[in-house]
Amino acid sequence: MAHAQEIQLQITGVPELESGDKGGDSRDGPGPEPPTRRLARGRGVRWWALVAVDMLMLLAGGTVATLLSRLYYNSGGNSKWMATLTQSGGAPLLVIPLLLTPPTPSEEERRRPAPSKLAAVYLGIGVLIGIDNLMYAYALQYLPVSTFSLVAATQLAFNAVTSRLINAQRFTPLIANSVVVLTFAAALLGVGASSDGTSSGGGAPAPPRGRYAAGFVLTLAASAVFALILSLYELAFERVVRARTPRWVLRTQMHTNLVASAVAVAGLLASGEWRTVPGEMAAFRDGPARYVLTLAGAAVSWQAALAGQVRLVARVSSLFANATGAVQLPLVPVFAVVLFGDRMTGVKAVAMLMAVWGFLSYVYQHYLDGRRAAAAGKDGAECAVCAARAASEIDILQKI
Ligand SMILES: Nc1nc2[nH]cnc2c(=O)[nH]1
Repeated sequence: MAHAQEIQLQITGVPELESGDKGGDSRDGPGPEPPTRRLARGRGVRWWALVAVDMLMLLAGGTVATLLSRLYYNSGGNSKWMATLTQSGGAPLLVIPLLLTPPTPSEEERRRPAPSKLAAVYLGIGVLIGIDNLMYAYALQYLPVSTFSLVAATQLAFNAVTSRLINAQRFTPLIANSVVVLTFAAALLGVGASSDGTSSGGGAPAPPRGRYAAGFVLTLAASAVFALILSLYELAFERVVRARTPRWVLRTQMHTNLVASAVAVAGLLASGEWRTVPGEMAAFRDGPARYVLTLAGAAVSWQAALAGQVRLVARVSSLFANATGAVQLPLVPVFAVVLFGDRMTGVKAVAMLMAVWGFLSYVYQHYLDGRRAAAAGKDGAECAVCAARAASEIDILQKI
């Protein structure tokens, strides 16, 4: 019984999680909503539709951003710090959706996180994003598309570790299957590419051998750091921000990316690369206007992708957000077939099918979690992981 009381305390102690899409649930009352009522709120068709929109943003935005970043290099761009800045530089644009998203009075006014804690979160995650973006910028230039996908797929395995350690992610056979199949899908793509011979994209010169090793190590490091970033976002929503409303998610994304942009601007100035920008622009393959459009398009796409991904972290989990991102890895080479003239191979098609299968395995787990919660009359909270966690804790309580 002591054990039951301990679990009860844990359930009550789950921080309040809100989505802003309340489906008519009034939250204007004074105190925090009891966990049981929170669990009773719907996670139905609307929830899945919102998740689908976030996934689409991540997949479309991420694919376009990666291809535009590669186009930048293929068309004569060479500044790593400029490519780094592009990944976070669209952050000020987030002011627009932030202004267009109405605040939900109860959550906005009641529980503002301590400014010092928020600043620490923004600074810490922002600097990590800046470092990750620099490594990603090198990796995108130094490795062919397919090899890049192969190494970047380790991100999911790294995230499996960080989400277990930092976010207490529950592992089920379906989730483990998803992580393994998605990793294999991207790995297959990378291995298959060695016999493909068309993996650099756009007829760009193959990277020198020394750069290959550097690209490999940097992609691996970036994958580990990005996995950590996603887990830290999830931790921040749960422990510091203590809200998952659209406005708080946008704010967190914007501030962390502004910090990352400051890191990139500092790097651009300190390295002296800023002096090469005018020459690079003038010599760009299709002229200065294309240079600006390529980088601006990449900046917007990176933020659109990140918006989808951070919302998925808030709505579902960091591992789910990462699994969705992994689906993009086999997508990029397929688009490279169309845009850069890479060859379409059977291996690429199989890798894509495996990626879709692995991802569906993950989605199915969430579907089962939802059904389990609904069957118990406790259809989940907006944070699916919290709902599943709380539902299983309630299961345990009922058994005791
Ligand atoms: N390492 C890494 N950096 C990113 N920046 C934006 N997306 C990603 C990603 O998937 N991995």
